[in-house]
Amino acid sequence: MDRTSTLTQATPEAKLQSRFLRACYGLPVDATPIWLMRQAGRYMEEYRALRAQHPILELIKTPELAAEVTLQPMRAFDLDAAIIFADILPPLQGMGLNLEFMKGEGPVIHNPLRTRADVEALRVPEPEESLWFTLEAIKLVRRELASRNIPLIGFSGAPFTLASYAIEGGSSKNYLHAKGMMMSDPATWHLLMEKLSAVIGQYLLAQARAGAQALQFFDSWVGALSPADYREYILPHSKHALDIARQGGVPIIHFGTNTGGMLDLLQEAGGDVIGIDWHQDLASTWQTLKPGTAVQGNLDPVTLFAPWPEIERRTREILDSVAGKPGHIFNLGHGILQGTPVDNVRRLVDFVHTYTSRTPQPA
Ligand SMILES: Cc1c2[nH]c(c1CCC(=O)O)Cc1[nH]c(c(CCC(=O)O)c1C)Cc1[nH]c(c(CCC(=O)O)c1C)Cc1[nH]c(c(C)c1CCC(=O)O)C2
Repeated sequence: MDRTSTLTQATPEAKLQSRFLRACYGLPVDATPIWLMRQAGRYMEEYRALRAQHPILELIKTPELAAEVTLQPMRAFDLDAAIIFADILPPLQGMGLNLEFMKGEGPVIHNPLRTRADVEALRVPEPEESLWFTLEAIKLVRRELASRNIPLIGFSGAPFTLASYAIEGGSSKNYLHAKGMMMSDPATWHLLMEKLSAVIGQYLLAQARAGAQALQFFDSWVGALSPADYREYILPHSKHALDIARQGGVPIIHFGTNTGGMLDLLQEAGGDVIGIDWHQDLASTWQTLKPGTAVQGNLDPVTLFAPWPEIERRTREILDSVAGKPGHIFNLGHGILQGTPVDNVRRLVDFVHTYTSRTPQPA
């Protein structure tokens, strides 16, 4: 039996009415679904207005505010999925790291992990204790979206991407400290990855249990590694987290950037949908994936700053390249950028729907 039919049988038909969930399972759709990574954020005036009153961690940790921010892009655009407003870094706080979002600098961790003792001291708390606010926000958003039949995506950072922040203490170009620990003290590295994968797996599972209808696993920076290093130092841990998350019974999107040389390994770790960035051609990359895998992507986010005819041309090129093949979720290749013209976002969302509903689907 092929994988799609197994999933279809395991999932009550009622849950599969939305375009987005149908596409996750590789089922035919009436039009290509679209959502945008970081669709709630500073490019929206509504978001900036709330952010002017609350620091980002306060928005994330107040369920009513997180729910409100999640819904802002859903009111403004005809998107096919919502993603819960949170960040990948709060799970590190519960483990004992001191996280702050600094103006102009991005995230900073004031006590980065550098030694075996640092890693040993990390806690592995239950998500209900350390991340209760996001689980509550998921319940609130589900209530709001129920009547519109729009699914809600939960998410987590993946072990490598979270380890990179925890060890570097913030964003990084070359990951000298993170790769340094991996190469020079593999036992400590693996201990850290075991703790992270347990926290991440339980968090994803808790989000599904709270009502998230799909989960995205953000391994944003894992493309910094060689395939051999991915296999040895990352794959077992990402797989462990995803195996726990899978018990939630919802589709999982596995996303990374610059992962063209190791998508087979990301797939081995897990995921029903593979996120593809713009460094690769979507259609030919899709052909290299296991049969039955859905794909998400892959417009370069900078495209949205171009004049509309150019946005349309590039969007059409992606859609034409995979036209008629069930299992494509349109998205950007990475998060939407600050300063993106809102009107272009609206036109993009509407164009993907109208253009693909005109494209004849094979029977
Ligand atoms: C690496 C990463 C982070 N966070 C995230 C990632 C992985 C995704 C990716 O690869 O883009 C994921 C994330 N962060 C945020 C979401 C919300 C949900 C959504 O709408 O997609 C999601 C899915 C909110 C946010 N998280 C952050 C913002 C902007 C901060 C603000 O409002 O001041 C938002 C809307 C802050 C953040 N959070 C992070 C950084 C590096 C920064 C600072 C950079 C910046 O300032 O743009 C870490």
